[in-house]
Amino acid sequence: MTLVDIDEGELGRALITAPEVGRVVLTGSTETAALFRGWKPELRLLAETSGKNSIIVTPSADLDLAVSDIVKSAFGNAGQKCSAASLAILVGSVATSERFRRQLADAVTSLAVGQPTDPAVQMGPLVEPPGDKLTAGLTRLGPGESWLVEPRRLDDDGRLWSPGVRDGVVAGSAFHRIEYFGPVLGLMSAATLEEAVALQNAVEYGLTAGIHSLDAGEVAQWLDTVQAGNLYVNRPITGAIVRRQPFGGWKASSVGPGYKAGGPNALLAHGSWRPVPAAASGDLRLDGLEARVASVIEASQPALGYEEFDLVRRGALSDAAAWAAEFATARDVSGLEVERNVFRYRPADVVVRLAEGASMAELVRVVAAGVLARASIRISSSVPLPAGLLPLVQATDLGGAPLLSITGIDVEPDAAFASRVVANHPDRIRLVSADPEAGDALARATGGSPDVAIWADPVTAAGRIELLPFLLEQAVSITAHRFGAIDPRSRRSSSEQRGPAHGRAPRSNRSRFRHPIAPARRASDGTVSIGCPGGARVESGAWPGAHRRATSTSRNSRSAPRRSGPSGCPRSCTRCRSRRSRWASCAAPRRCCG
Ligand SMILES: NC(=O)c1ccc[n+]([C@@H]2O[C@H](COP(=O)([O-])OP(=O)(O)OC[C@H]3O[C@@H](n4cnc5c(N)ncnc54)[C@H](O)[C@@H]3O)[C@@H](O)[C@H]2O)c1
Ligand SMILES: N[C@@H](CCC=O)C(=O)O
Repeated sequence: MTLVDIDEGELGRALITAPEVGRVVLTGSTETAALFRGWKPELRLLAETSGKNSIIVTPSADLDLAVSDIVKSAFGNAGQKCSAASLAILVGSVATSERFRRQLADAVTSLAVGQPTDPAVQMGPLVEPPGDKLTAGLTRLGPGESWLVEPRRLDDDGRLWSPGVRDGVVAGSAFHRIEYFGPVLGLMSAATLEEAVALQNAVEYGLTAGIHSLDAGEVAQWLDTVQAGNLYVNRPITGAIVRRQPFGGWKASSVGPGYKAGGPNALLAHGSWRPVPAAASGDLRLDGLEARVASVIEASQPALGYEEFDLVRRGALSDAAAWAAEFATARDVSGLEVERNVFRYRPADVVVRLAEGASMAELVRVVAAGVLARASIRISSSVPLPAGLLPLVQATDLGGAPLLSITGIDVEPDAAFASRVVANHPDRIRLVSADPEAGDALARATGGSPDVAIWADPVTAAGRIELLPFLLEQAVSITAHRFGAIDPRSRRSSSEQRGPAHGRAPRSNRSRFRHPIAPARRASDGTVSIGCPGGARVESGAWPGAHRRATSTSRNSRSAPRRSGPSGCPRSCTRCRSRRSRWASCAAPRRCCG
C-alpha cells in the first residue's frame, strides 16, 4: 500500500481514470461518485456516499433519552459525519410537545462550541468554511419553517458555528431531501408511525436511520419497513464499529455492489470470479432444494442439455448450502448483553439479463439464486425462455401469494435492453453474457450512472458469490438495557437464529413455499424478532428499482404482467400523476417524472 497525497484537480483525475487502476474506493459525496463515473463510465467504483438521515420519535419513547441521542447524532463532529442525524421526525403527541421542544432547545444551546484545544468544548469547527449549500442550510429557512435554535457564526473565517434547529420542515422541501453536512437539524411532524417511516424513506439516500420507541410492536413495524443500511433503535445513529455494526448504505448512499465496510462480504468486492470446469455429477435429483427453486429448474429442463442441467443443479445446491451457512440467518457476532447488533440480508430488486449469444443454462442458474433469495426479479432475455417457466411466473402458492418473485419477462435484443436501462436506471443488473466487455459497454451506455450497479462477471456455480447481487445488507443495532438493567423487550428471540440449519429447512413439500424466517415481528412475550429475507414482495409494473415508468417492449405478453404503470404507493406523483413503485414517498409525494 502506498499513500499518495495529490491535488484533486488534473492529477486526481489522471489517477482515478488511469488504465492501471482496477478499482477505486471512495468515501465521499454522491456528487463526487458521479463526477468520477462521468470521467470514466465503466470505472469499478466502490463508494460509500452521502446520507439524509433521520430519527423517528414516537409517543412511547423515553423522551429524555431521545433528546440526548438526537443531539449526539446531529451535532457530534459538528454534524460533519455521513451518519449524522439531519432530521428528527416527531410522531403524534411528540410533534406538539412543548416539553420535547424546550428540552431539545436547552440541550442544543447548552453545547459548548469552540476550538478542540479547549477540553471543555463539545462541538468544534467545520473542516472548512461552508460552501453555498451549507451556508443555505445554516441561514435560510424554507416555506413554513422557523428557527427553534438559530445557528450563529462565531468566528471570522466562518468555520465556527453554533448548532441550529429548524422547526416545521415540510415533506418534499429542500431540507427534507438535501444533505447539508453541518451542524443543523430539522424537525418534521407525522400523524402516525407509518407516515413517519414514509417521510424517512422518501429521501433518495438510505444510509443510517433511527427510532426511539419503547413499544416492541412499533420497533418491529419499523424494522420491517425502513429503507436504510444501518438501523439504530433507542441509541445514537452515529459511531458504527467495524464488525459490530458493518457500515454502508442503500439507495443513493452507496455506489457499486454495496457490500458493507467491516462486513462479511467487504473483501469480495475487491476480487473477481471465473468458473472452473467440474466433472458432471451423474445425479439428476433436486433433493434438498426449496420447492420454488426446484420448480424453476424442472420447468427449464427441456431447454437444457445434460451438462447444462448439471451446472444449474450444482449451482442451486451450492446456493442452498451458502444460504444455510451465511445468508438465511440474522447474526449477532458480537454477542453483547447490553446491545444487540444483528447483521442480516434483505431481498433486493434486480434485473437479470440474458445477452445475445449467452447461455440459457447460466440464466436459469442465476434466476434460481434470485428465487431462493426472494429477490424481486425482472428477466430480460434475448431469446424466448423455456415455455414451462411462463406459467410459473403467474402461479400462486396455497395462500394466493405469487409463487416466485419474478415480476415479469421481456424478450428483447441487446440494443433495446440497453435503451431501457438508460431510460429506467434499474438499481441492480445481473448480466449474463459471453462477452467479457459487455458489462463495461452497458455501464458506458448509462453514462456511468451511479444509480445502476452491474454484476457482469462470468456465472459460477458458487452460491456464496451468485446470491450476492440479490441481497441487500443491513446492520441493526438495538439498545438492550434501561439504565444498565437488561431490557426484556429487546431480548434476543429464538427466531432470529432460526434457519435451514436449525431443522426448518425449506425442503420441497415441507415448507410449501413459505420462507423459514419471518420478517420482524412482535411476539406474545413482547420481544422483537428480526427476520432475514422475508415474505414475497412482488410488484408488477415497472422494472424492479426503476425510478421511472418502464416502457413496454415485451413480446411475451402472455407471461409478462400488465405494465399499465407501477403500483405500490397509494399517492400519486404531483406532476405526472403516475404512482411510484418503490422508495415511495407516500406521505410526501415527490416528482417522479422530472
Ligand atoms: N457513506 C460513508 O461511509 C461516508 C463517510 C464519510 C463521508 N461521507 C460523505 O462524504 C461527503 C463529505 O465528505 P467530503 O467532503 O470528504 O466528500 P468529497 O466527496 O468532497 O470528497 C471525498 C474524497 O474525494 C476526493 N475528491 C473529491 N473531488 C475530487 C477530484 N476532483 N479529484 C480527485 N479526488 C477528489 C477528496 O479529496 C476526498 O478524498 C458527505 O456527502 C458525506 O455524507 C460518506
Ligand atoms: N463509522 C461512522 C461512519 C463512517 C463515515 O463517516 C459512523 O457510524 O458514524
